[in-house]
Amino acid sequence: MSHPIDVMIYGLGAIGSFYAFILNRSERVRLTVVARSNYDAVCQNVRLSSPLRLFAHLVKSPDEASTMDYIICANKAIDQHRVAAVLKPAVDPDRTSIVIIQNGVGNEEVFREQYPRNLIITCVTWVGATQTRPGVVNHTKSENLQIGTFPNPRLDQTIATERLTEFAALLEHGKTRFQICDDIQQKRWEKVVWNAAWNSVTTLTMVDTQTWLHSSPDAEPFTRKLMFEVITIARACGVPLGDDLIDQQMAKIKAMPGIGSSMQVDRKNGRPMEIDVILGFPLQKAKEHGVLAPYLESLCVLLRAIDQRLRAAL
Ligand SMILES: NC(=O)C1=CN([C@@H]2O[C@H](COP(=O)(O)OP(=O)(O)OC[C@H]3O[C@@H](n4cnc5c(N)ncnc54)[C@H](OP(=O)(O)O)[C@@H]3O)[C@@H](O)[C@H]2O)C=CC1
Ligand SMILES: CC(C)(CO)C(=O)C(=O)O
Repeated sequence: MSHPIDVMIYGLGAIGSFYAFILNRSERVRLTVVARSNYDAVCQNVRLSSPLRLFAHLVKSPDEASTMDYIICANKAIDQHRVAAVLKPAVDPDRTSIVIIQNGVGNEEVFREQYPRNLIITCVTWVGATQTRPGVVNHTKSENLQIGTFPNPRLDQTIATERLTEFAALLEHGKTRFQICDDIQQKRWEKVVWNAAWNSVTTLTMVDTQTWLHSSPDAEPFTRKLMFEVITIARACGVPLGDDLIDQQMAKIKAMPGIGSSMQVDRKNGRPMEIDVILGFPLQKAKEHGVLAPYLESLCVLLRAIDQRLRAAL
């Protein structure tokens, strides 16, 4: 058999658990999972929609682990500087690839700063899942992952391609749907158009997407204007998103039953929300490029007030 591949999942919530099960299907993978608040529950057993067992080395912190071939960050992107620092004991500058499976844009920057020699594989997931109680994850809808590399001029391109291909082989073995994308930043921005709209409105209103769209004749035009602002910001950053993306995303959401969002789950659970990577980074780019984004700005200010209240109550 080929040599084992050491993979660590940081953030064993809904998405981390989902991909832990996928990677568990590969005999080559020696899996380590880092669990924090759900550590005790995961010690008993972690379950994904059905009672599957997860075979992994369970730790509370990366400093209990050895260095890894791949570290998958499936934590909430809310404290990225600290998370990047915490991973250090598991990072080998010449061997470890950091895989980011998170919503948002700009997520890679802190990892690039702290680990300038390592490959970053950046991913967009369309899996819908929720941790309903500690260690129990309900996979609710869709299964798709888009993956690509975050450019690193210090790293030999052949090595980058080899590692991306190896990681893709693990996903293939895990029988999950995925695509390798040369234009992964475009995919990240497309997803952030979606998240800036649906995560924000579902969290501010605490209703699902269908209820929101039917709430008044202004709801859909409002959402379209919001999406258009994010598209305009992406274009100012050199990411060529088309106007038709709005129609595509509207058609997609209308074809789905009403859904909430991962941000809405955070609000329900009284946990900090991913405002910076979903709204804050696009707004920062809007300011840098002189793009006006009043809808996005308003939602961001309102969400920050809720977020501050949630954090104060922790
Ligand atoms: N759930 C979904 O349907 C989707 C989620 N995503 C994205 O996937 C990523 C993971 O989300 P999801 O799995 O839903 O989140 P969950 O809340 O289910 O799990 C988050 C995990 O990250 C850990 N975590 C949270 N905050 C921090 C922090 N500041 N530092 C270190 N670890 C932290 C949590 O540990 P602890 O419990 O100890 O706090 C938990 O293990 C997010 O970027 C999200 O936007 C993308 C598409 C769909
Ligand atoms: C599951 C999905 C796609 C729903 O919009 C999502 O990205 C989220 O909830 O953050």
